[in-house]
Amino acid sequence: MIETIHLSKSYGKVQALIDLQLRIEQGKVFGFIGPNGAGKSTTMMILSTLLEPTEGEAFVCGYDVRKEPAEVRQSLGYMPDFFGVYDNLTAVEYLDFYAGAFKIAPHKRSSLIADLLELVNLSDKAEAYVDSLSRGMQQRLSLARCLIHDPQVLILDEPASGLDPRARIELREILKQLRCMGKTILISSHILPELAELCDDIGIIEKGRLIACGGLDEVSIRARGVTLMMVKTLRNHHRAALILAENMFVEDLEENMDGFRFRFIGSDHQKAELLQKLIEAEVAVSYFGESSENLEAVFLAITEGVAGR
Ligand SMILES: Nc1ncnc2c1ncn2[C@@H]1O[C@H](COP(=O)(O)OP(=O)(O)OP(=O)(O)O)[C@@H](O)[C@H]1O
Repeated sequence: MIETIHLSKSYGKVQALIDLQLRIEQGKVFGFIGPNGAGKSTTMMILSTLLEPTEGEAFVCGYDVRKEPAEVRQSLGYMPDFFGVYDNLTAVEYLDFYAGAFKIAPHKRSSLIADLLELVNLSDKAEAYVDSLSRGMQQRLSLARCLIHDPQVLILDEPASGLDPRARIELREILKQLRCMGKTILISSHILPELAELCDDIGIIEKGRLIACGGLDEVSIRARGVTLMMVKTLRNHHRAALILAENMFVEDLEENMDGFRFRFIGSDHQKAELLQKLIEAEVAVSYFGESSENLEAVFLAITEGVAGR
């Protein structure tokens, strides 16, 4: 669905993207993670036909971004990391403008726009002026705009940046719905944990190079020893502390009020055995799983490696 082959981009002497090989299958959500200036926006703009690559090829839905830009644009919705302000348009007028740009017949537009506003939870803001909307609402409107021509692929450049936690959760719920609708989604973020539950695969990019790519588990294994775990206990906390301290796969054990945080270096099988031991010792385990900081830890472990090279 999305493929790049030896894709590179230089801005003068700055090599923004170096030999990027990426393949995202239909219906997958791919998280593109990297610090500022890593090359995420450059990749997304090339895929959206807004920027010419210096070398290499890129395809969206089988269409070549260089040779078939019109087909590529028809196949994808691109959400940039900024929202252009339109002072004098209401949400409906804004979407109608883009519907016109995609040559959607006027008689089909009002029901389409109503459906899209419902999808992004903005039905009650249909007649509100775009510049009066909060940032979270503008982001959701921008997402509706991307969907106006019902593209198969969505390219979302840091859609959650600048959003408060509630707005982020709302956005994530909408993205989950889009995933259920079978859209292929490339989404970038530097707010790392937020991508964990949403993505099938992640790619970590730094200084223009893709330095790790695959399922979250696979990438975690590559960054060995960085599975951060959390265990919460309601009863027999002290017994749990002893079992964890004795386990050879537990490292950097930290204890807090209601539980523990540690690095686990064993396999899933060994993880299951640890849980079993806790339960057999009658520890009341209320949570046993990866810490939400896990993706962050993976990212740091991998990028540290690159910085050291
Ligand atoms: N128009 C431009 N002219 C010159 N250099 C540029 C231009 N656009 C981007 N760059 C440089 O290319 C590199 C990659 O930038 P890019 O915007 O793709 O990164 P990014 O991962 O999207 O970063 P951010 O998270 O800050 O948006 C950076 O070094 C950046 O300074």
